[in-house]
Amino acid sequence: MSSCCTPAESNAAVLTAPPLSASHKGQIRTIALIGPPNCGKSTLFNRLTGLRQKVGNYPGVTVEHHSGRMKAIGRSDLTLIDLPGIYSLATFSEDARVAVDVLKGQMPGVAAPDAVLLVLDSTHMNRQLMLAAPILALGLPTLVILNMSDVLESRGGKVDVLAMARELGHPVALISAAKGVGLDRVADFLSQYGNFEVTRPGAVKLPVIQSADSYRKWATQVSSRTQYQQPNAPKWTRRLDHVLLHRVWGPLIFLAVVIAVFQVVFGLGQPLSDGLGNLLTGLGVKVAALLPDGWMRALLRDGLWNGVQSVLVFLPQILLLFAFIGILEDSGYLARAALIADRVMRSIGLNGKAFIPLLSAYACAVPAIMATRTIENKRDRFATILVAPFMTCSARLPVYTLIIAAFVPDRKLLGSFVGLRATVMLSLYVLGFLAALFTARVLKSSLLKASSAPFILELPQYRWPTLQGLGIRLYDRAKLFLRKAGTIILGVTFAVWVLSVLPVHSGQFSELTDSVIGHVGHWIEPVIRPLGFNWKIGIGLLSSIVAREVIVGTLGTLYGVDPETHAMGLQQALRGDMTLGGALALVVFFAFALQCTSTIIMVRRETNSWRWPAIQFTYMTVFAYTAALVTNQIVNLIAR
Ligand SMILES: Nc1nc2c(ncn2[C@@H]2O[C@H](COP(=O)(O)OP(=O)(O)OP(=O)(O)O)[C@@H](O)[C@H]2O)c(=O)[nH]1
Ligand SMILES: [Mg+2]
Repeated sequence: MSSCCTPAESNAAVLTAPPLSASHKGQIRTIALIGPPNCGKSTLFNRLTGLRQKVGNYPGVTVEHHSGRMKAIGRSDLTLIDLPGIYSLATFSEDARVAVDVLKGQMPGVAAPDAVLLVLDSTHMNRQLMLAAPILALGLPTLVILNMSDVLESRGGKVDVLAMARELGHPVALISAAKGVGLDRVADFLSQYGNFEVTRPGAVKLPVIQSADSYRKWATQVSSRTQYQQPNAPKWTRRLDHVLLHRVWGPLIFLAVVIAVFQVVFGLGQPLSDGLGNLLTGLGVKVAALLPDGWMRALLRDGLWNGVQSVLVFLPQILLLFAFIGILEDSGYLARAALIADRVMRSIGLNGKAFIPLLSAYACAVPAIMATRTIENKRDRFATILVAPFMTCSARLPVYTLIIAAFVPDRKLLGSFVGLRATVMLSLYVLGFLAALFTARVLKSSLLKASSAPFILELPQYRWPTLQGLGIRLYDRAKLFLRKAGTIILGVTFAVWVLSVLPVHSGQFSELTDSVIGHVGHWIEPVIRPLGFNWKIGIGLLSSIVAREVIVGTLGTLYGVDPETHAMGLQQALRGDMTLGGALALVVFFAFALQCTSTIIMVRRETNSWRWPAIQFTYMTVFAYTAALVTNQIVNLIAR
């Protein structure tokens, strides 16, 4: 190793790297996976542990620490911790703070790591190496992993791994986490340091001045001394960005993508959902015929099956929506969408970074609220947390679909390209988004006033989403949905059925209107009558505070128990029991109300106080009530 110093190396000094000696053998129990955002840490974590942490092609996918045993490589004795990406140890965002705290052993409840797997994207070594200096200076046994070897090689890039190991004084492995190439090097590192190219402790030049500038110079020197050749920039990433980020075409294409998603989710999803509904109803009838007539049959068919099945039929639409979100996230388009949205976000006092959690809130507000950890400014972060539940999450989909299919005619608009139903659905999504923008604007000019931060986001390269990756996402999502149907929805449905037949008078169940639930429903009816809701909808609203889609299960049970609507499908029963004004008011209510216990708990956790969730719940409920009231009155006036 050459000694210091040429003028260009003036801010580098000779430090002694931690000895890669046998003294570390047998001591390693906990290993931290650290690296810049989007370099493939979670992909590698999944490979080594056999678990399925979320992976996506944009910076900031992982915002929390996750541990797993390295079972997949036969090392169940070792714990691997996947961490959020960081650019340096000087952190400003909440997710980066988690990574640095775990790394330094300062995270309560997490063992301090004994070793580090430092993952760097080998296609951008100059920039990525800047993180190596502060990490290696920590003095922990470290394996430097140059990931994405498949891309490096296919695009004509190269790096001298041996020279890199000598330069860094630590073992280096060139791997492809996605393809599973080179993982044996990781296993070797864990079993024996001595197997690597660097077998003796060396004097390693690391910058002593801890500044971005000195790290940049150092990284450039290391790159050039290791004959690093940057791979050719992917031509089609540039060409695509030329169009997709165009000032005029960019937003128009984004809009077209969104409309196409709705058309497919509704146009293709509805027949699939109807088919599944017929199948489930048929199954219910067959099973019920096998049961003796009596309370057991009433409970299973009218109560549980009607309730759970009403929710289950929406599985196809939810999976289609998640397939689109998956393509958006895996292709790299999500980060572009954030850039396109930056102008709009700026006008409300936030920036494009807040758009990423807001987009992910289309799936579910809970992970979206966690994803706000990437926003450095605390006031911007809180504003984003408070408006995220306005974005239309997938739990609203069953409610919207049910009401739209029951009340909106299946007509074509704009030739045969867009349907009226898909347009109504899209309008509801837009309504939620506008409410989020409006509320953020109010918050940012009052309670959470702060000067706007600059928007910096590394644009990832475009990648083809893989079928396997999408398949895993959909499988996990379907499992979650079915589990929810089998637990929360089944539980609430059961409670609703029991309360709808009690009390028992001389061995006979009560009529629905005389039951406990009937009494509660009639008691709350005056409050919701102006919105066009009857007492059954009122009970649905109460039960859906647990989770939004529960209302569909509750209504399935209530209309199933009622002898008058017992034989009808839920859509038909609702058509006979609500006006158009009431139906539209119901979807508008759901667009704005915070009907989700998990979200409330998550807001409490992320803001560390009950004050914010209390303000949020009250504000959203009042907003929803007023908007539903206005909708019902206006539609009734027009329809008169
Ligand atoms: N071609 C290729 N793609 C990879 C490789 N490893 C990861 N990727 C892709 O890179 C993207 C980012 O992967 P993640 O594992 O989510 O990256 P991360 O470092 O955990 O990202 P953050 O959690 O956001 O910091 C995903 O689209 C992966 O499929 C690889 O070896 N080759
Ligand atoms: Mg990750």
